[in-house]
Amino acid sequence: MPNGAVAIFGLGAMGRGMATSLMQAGLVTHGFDINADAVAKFRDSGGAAGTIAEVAATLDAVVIVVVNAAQTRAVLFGEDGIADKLAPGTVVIACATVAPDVAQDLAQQCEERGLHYLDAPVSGGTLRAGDGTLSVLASGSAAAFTKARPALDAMASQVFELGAEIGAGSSMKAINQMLVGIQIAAMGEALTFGMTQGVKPEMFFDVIRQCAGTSWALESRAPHVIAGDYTPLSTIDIWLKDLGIVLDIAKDAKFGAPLTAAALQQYLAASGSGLGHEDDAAVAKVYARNAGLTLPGAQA
Ligand SMILES: NC(=O)C1=CN([C@@H]2O[C@H](COP(=O)(O)OP(=O)(O)OC[C@H]3O[C@@H](n4cnc5c(N)ncnc54)[C@H](O)[C@@H]3O)[C@@H](O)[C@H]2O)C=CC1
Ligand SMILES: O=C(O)C(=O)[C@@H](O)CO
Repeated sequence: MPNGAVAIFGLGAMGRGMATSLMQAGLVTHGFDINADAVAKFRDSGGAAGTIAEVAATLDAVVIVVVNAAQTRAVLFGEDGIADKLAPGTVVIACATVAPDVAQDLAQQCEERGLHYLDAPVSGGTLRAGDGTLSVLASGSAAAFTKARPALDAMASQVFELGAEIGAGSSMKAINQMLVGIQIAAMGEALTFGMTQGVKPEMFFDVIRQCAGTSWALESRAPHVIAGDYTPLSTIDIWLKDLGIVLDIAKDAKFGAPLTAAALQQYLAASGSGLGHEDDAAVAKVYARNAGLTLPGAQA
């Protein structure tokens, strides 16, 4: 697909960067979002125009990076859904984090229409989305991988091929989310614990990032707390979804996951107190509130 056409659905925190990567690789990239501002920004940055009806039959690949299963279903099979408009043989690259059984159901419905389906959740955050260096945790048929390859190579520096079984990609993503979800909450817990010991957040970050206690989550999110800037790169509410998926499939496996359950409670408390649309670093606010601490940028 040297000059193949791709459509990306979802131009939010991840999708806008992924769209940029597709364009920078020279792929004709159409972008769609229910948020008109997001579409306008995409078009201003060089994204191709055209309605879904006009472009659908020209596409080699469709990348879907909306929030959840319901939104992915709406893009594919909802009113004005794209699945019935695509040419047979088009590949659907499904990147939203969903449960493995949801991926299997979506794949089956696509395959009934002659479409290829790649179960392809992503990892790496918004920065790596924007520079085309995501990790993609993918499973699907060889034909799906072949058709998706130009788009995958544009968006990712690592494409993990996890086999032909749909759901394997989503299972691996759930494992990653277990770790990242716990570690972001742990960052909030440790940073605020440090404050009770007289350690300012900046000092916490300078020291701990160079010690064994560091993590990608700490290095990515502690700066947001220090700056008092909770502009969402990934929201608190994403964790209600993702750790919910983890705990659902753990329950099916009769696997106890107490750390995941504890982390989810902290995100639930954050969301319940109105922070659901803030950056997930705002989980630190739950700890601060409970301990009577004032985080940077907050009113004492
Ligand atoms: N933000 C992050 O750092 C990461 C997010 N993810 C996953 O990627 C997915 C997307 O996450 P974000 O970009 O953070 O979410 P987001 O909420 O920033 O963006 C989602 C976009 O989808 C759009 N949308 C919803 N329904 C639509 C429809 N029917 N048609 C077209 N557009 C529609 C929304 O308007 C929004 O712009 C989620 O599944 C998330 O769990 C994965 C890795 C990292
Ligand atoms: O990139 C990932 O993987 C992540 O889980 C984070 O960016 C938070 O959503």
